[in-house]
Amino acid sequence: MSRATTPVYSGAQIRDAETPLVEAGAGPDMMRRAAHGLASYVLALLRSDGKIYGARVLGLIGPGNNGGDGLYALTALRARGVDAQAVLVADRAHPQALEAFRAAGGRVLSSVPADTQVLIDAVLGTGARGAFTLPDVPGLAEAVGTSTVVACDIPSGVDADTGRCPGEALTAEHTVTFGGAKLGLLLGEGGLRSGKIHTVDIGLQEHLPEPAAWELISPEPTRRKPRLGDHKYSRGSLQVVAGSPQFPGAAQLTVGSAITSGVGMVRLQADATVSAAVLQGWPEAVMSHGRGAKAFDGATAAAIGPGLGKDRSRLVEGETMLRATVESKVPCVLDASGLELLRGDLLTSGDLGGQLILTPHLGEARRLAEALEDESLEELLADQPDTLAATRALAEALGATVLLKGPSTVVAGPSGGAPLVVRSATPGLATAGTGDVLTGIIGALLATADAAQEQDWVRIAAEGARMHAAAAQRLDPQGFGHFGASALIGALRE
Ligand SMILES: NC(=O)C1=CN([C@@H]2O[C@H](COP(=O)(O)OP(=O)(O)OC[C@H]3O[C@@H](n4cnc5c(N)ncnc54)[C@H](O)[C@@H]3O)[C@@H](O)[C@H]2O)[C@@H](O)CC1
Ligand SMILES: [K+]
Repeated sequence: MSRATTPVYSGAQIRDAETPLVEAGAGPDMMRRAAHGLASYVLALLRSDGKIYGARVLGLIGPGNNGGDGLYALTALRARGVDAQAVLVADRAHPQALEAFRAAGGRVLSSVPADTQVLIDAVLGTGARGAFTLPDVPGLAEAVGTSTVVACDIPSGVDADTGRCPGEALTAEHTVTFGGAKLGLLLGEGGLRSGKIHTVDIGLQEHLPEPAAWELISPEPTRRKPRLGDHKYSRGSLQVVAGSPQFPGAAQLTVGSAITSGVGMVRLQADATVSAAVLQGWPEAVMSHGRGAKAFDGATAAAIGPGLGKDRSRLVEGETMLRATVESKVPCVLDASGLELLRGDLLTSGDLGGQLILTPHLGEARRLAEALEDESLEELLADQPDTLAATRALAEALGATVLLKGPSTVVAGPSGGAPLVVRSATPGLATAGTGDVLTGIIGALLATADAAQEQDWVRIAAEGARMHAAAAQRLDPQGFGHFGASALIGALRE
């Protein structure tokens, strides 16, 4: 993968990489490195907060090695003058780590002091199994609200492989994770509970397998810059089939975001009232009058679906265009009502092609799983979904690239390459019309890309999701959520 991405592993992959090292006697060394990394991040937090000496840190310590990491980190913090104490939440704790902590003058308390500045969650790590119940420790609930919670490896209660939380869980502002980022820190509920993720090298690198996924963290170059001598046709042409009398705004948002994302020409296929409304805001858009597949001539990509609603003639037009793109393998992004077009042979062919990018949210993905009558996929998408496995399964079933939207967006191609994850948890994005903006961005990227292989489509779709989230972040860095989808278009330029 490129430098814009970082590897993400399942908890099981990290444990498997650790096992031979532990058997060879490297366990204590890895634990020391982990604890040192955790203590360093806590020190940096305390430093930015004012002072280290005498600062109040409390470690919630569980029965296994995660608790051991926590105790060694508290020991290291004590050596720097931090007032670091522990609460043991189980009837046992890592014996050597507890001894070291006590030898450094650390005390085991029975409650969480009210003036705790940093609370280290070292209850459960990758060894967690099944539902977790928050320990009944006096002062804990209050401290969770008033102190900075730092998770050791993974917030307790979060499943390291899926991000599912089968019971209760702690929520951290920071997670210091060891050996490599875990899927559970990015996906599902876990993605909402892990805060800022810091990865500590504990010497596992050369023992790790191919990662289960990659996180896209910075701009992924998917196309060349415009050159001197380019003209509108050489810079790509996007055909948009969007909008209906009921939802004219969807066409405006899709066309506007495509134009702003940079493409030679955006042509809209819509009826007269929708076209007139779009031209008011986007005079550079070209209105395409043909209705059949011929209207598509010259387009280098298509964006189909936003705002077609239940309008019969618009849906027929969308289907004609969708079939034309699938047959000619022209890249296409399909969203919103466009996803309803995947019925009959379009649903069951299993070979729509990686150049077709579907962008469902969870509800739309569930409807596709129902239409496919795929019970195992429905199970993956139910209640607390396993978004990584579900995206892969949906991509494979349809033979297309799937981008599953959510607080962490997952993109997978049809033939099983490693998926990309974009952490897009920005509350302001949860409003009407933001999906139409994403469709326009991806449409523009597709129209201008030099893509040749399946993984390229995955990268393009993920880059679209990253640009979308980055625009929201620029517009609303504090996460107040007081902006609409049109404002997002104005914030697209990086
Ligand atoms: N294997 C190694 O050598 C290393 C492990 N490291 C740390 O070790 C952690 C994994 O340690 P462990 O395998 O000991 O596992 P954990 O420390 O995550 O937890 C295991 C213990 O928790 C109990 N438990 C599991 N699920 C529970 C639940 N739902 N409710 C209540 N109790 C539950 C188990 O009975 C077991 O005693 C990693 O997350 C990491 O922090 C690091 O120190 C690096 C090196
Ligand atoms: K933990």
